[in-house]
Amino acid sequence: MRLTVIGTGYLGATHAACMAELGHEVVGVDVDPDKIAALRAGQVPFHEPGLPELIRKHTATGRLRFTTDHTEAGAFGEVHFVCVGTPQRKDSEGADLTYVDAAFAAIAEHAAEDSLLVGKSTVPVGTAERLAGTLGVEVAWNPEFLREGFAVEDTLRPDRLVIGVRSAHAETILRKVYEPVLEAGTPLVTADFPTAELVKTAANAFLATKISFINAMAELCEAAGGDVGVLAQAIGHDDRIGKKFLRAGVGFGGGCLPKDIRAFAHRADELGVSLAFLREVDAINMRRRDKVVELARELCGGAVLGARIAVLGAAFKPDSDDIRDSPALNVAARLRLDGADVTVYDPEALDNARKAFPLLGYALSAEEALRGADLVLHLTEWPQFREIDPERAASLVARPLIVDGRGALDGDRWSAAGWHFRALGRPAPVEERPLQGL
Ligand SMILES: NC(=O)c1ccc[n+]([C@@H]2O[C@H](COP(=O)([O-])OP(=O)(O)OC[C@H]3O[C@@H](n4cnc5c(N)ncnc54)[C@H](O)[C@@H]3O)[C@@H](O)[C@H]2O)c1
Ligand SMILES: O=c1ccn([C@@H]2O[C@H](COP(=O)(O)OP(=O)(O)O[C@H]3O[C@H](CO)[C@@H](O)[C@H](O)[C@H]3O)[C@@H](O)[C@H]2O)c(=O)[nH]1
Repeated sequence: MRLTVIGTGYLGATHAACMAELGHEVVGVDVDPDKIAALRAGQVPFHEPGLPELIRKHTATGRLRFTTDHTEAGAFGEVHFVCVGTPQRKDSEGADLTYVDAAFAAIAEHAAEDSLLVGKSTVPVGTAERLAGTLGVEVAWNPEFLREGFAVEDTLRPDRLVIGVRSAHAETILRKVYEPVLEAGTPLVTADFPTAELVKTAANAFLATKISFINAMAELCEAAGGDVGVLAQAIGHDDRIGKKFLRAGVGFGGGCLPKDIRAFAHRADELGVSLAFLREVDAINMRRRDKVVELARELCGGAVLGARIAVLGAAFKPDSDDIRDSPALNVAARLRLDGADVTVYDPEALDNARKAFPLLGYALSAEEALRGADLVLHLTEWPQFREIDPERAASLVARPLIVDGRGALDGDRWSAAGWHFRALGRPAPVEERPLQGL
């Protein structure tokens, strides 16, 4: 089939490449000429394992092309997937639908009468119905559940496909688009517009709630002297609870969970329904960042002014160079504002971090970041940080103080190497090492 993908960011570039992999002819469209030039040259402007290979493969076969021209795309596609951003509005918690409205309008203007416009962006419930009533072309909604870092895998082999459709015709078209995925056994949920839109925001709200639940337990463990890692493991043995998404730490960030729960609570208010608990989920999440800042102050003897702090991690999660609402950079920037001399290292996200936070210091390796540090904060759990040898690390720093903000390091190993090791939601060491000179 001939498909277009409007918006070639994280979601759209992945969707376009994966649709070509399924055998379709695909045109990716973006308003950003630099992004399109990079994609045409087979370069992906963000880190996503497996995606550059797929884009090069299908730009070479000619099955995948990129353009900035909506007119060309409108004329080409039988099905148009809209994948533009829905960031948080500047003036409220709600989603900014400017890009979605503009993209739908631009493609509808040039699309064939019998084409299908499919929204994939995450939107407030009611958006599909509103667009369907104004565009004069058939609309469907097909929310996306991919995780950054696993985007290709999640698109080609998703847990489920969800489609919001108004006609058997639209369902038939989408079944044809996803035929190889469906033949591989992926469940398809067919729903009306509001349900399809709500499935997406409900899924992200649930995931965020799970993380904040375990982080609230971490707060209790800190107050009562428990260990949230053991607690999470123990409750996770119950299949009804499950082990996943119970990693306590500095909390969730990224371009999705934080803005999506805010937009969801905001939309619920508009509909006269309270999702106030999501505001608490948000508040718990933000308190974890505060906690790391407080711990840093405490470990630096009351104030971080002049302290040299090494921050391991800048991306909002490992295997990503995405720094949108990154807990690591939020903490780093706050400590810098408090007068600390902060040096950040991340294996993939340094370029993005530098652009967004030019006043922070950056190192090209973990070793360089650690050299001379008074305090180390581990805030994004890249696998290579687990490989750091605590003894070697101790020989580099000025003082062996570390906070594990992701519960991912082996505390016993670090303590045995002479470090004062603190982790969120875990008891402080029984025998506190004297913090000389602080
Ligand atoms: N990133 C994810 O992992 C993910 C997963 C599932 C759903 N989503 C949702 O998908 C949507 C897109 O997210 P993203 O992370 O890919 O955002 P992004 O900012 O990386 O990409 C959006 C792209 O749309 C382009 N754009 C804006 N207006 C346009 C227009 N009129 N025509 C063509 N292109 C236009 C922008 O230039 C940008 O390249 C959001 O609603 C998000 O919530 C994202
Ligand atoms: O137990 C956990 C799991 C995750 N996180 C954090 O939560 C955030 C989000 O992680 P993850 O969900 O893996 O990343 P995203 O790529 O943002 O994916 C989420 O957001 C996407 C966009 O809507 C959805 O498509 C995905 O299904 C949903 O998982 C990151 O900061 C993680 O560090 C934790 O703190 N503890």
